[in-house]
Amino acid sequence: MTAPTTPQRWSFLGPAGTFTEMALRQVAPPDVELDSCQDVPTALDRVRERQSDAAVVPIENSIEGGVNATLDNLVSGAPLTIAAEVAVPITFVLAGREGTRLEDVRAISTHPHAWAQCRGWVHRNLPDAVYVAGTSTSAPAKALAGSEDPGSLGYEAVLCNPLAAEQYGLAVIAGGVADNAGAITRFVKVTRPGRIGEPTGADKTTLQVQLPHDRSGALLGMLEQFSARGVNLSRIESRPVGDSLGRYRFSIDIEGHVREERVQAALIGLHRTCPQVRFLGSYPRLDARPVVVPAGTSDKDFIVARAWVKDVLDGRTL
Ligand SMILES: O=C(O)C(=O)C[C@]1(C(=O)O)C=C[C@@H](O)C=C1
Repeated sequence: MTAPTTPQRWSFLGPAGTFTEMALRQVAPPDVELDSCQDVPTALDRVRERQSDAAVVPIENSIEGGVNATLDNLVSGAPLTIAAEVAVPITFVLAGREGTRLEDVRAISTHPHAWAQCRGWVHRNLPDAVYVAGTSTSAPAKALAGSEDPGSLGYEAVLCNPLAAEQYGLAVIAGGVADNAGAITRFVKVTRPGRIGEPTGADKTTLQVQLPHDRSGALLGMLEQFSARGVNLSRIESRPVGDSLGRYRFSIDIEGHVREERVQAALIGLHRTCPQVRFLGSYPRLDARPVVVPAGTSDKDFIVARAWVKDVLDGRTL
């Protein structure tokens, strides 16, 4: 008889009904225990503090770009590792309490990223409506639905996902709200670091690299560490280090796995030349597209070349 296992506990940006919860459901075990958090840093700290086994957090939006709350948090504090990625198509509804008409809406609440994705729609359809920031898309929906005094909230409608509107019993005032059809947000599952798994041949590695400052060509030098080893970048974004103007770190996704020789060679080069390098995980690519390894950069090429150097050292090859 096998001993019963305790369900895993995963943290996420809540409350119930966020896009983050939709992402979590795609990768979590069915019996997962949900730990709803008010913001991304709290969800990540819950993992660091061993209060939960994993967190699912947004990392990149096809309209807004990188999610700074996640990128900045992953570079500070105790290290965490990305174990998987998930994408969720983003569609919004404008929802309110039963009977609310479009012309009644003077203020709208939602998460800042959701607002950024619907700004044009609001400008065209409700040009006088003002924005009230929410901690997520579902938090203001929950508050609006549950309030005994909705007039005191300061908004009459929310932008949330259709499931959240249904879940909280809000009425849809307008559906299909979006400035760009086909918006997608990419989320990552984050855990405490452990032994790195084996490559699948279709992997991605995430890094944060701080450049040496006051050195001309530092960015080019950093990029050469990758190009010289045939490592392709699929995302690169700069973030201010935060201690003074003009100092940046780069958040980078590369195609490949840290167990590959060419990726290790690039990481060694970065470590030698950059003041800070943080490895944030090697994990299977969402699209499962095999990584193209350019000629001369396969593991076998590195092993053969290293054996040749050894021969040189041992006096077998001149
Ligand atoms: O508020 C939510 O529902 C979230 O899951 C957060 C979030 C984000 O941070 O980008 C996720 C997807 C959408 O792009 C809007 C908001």
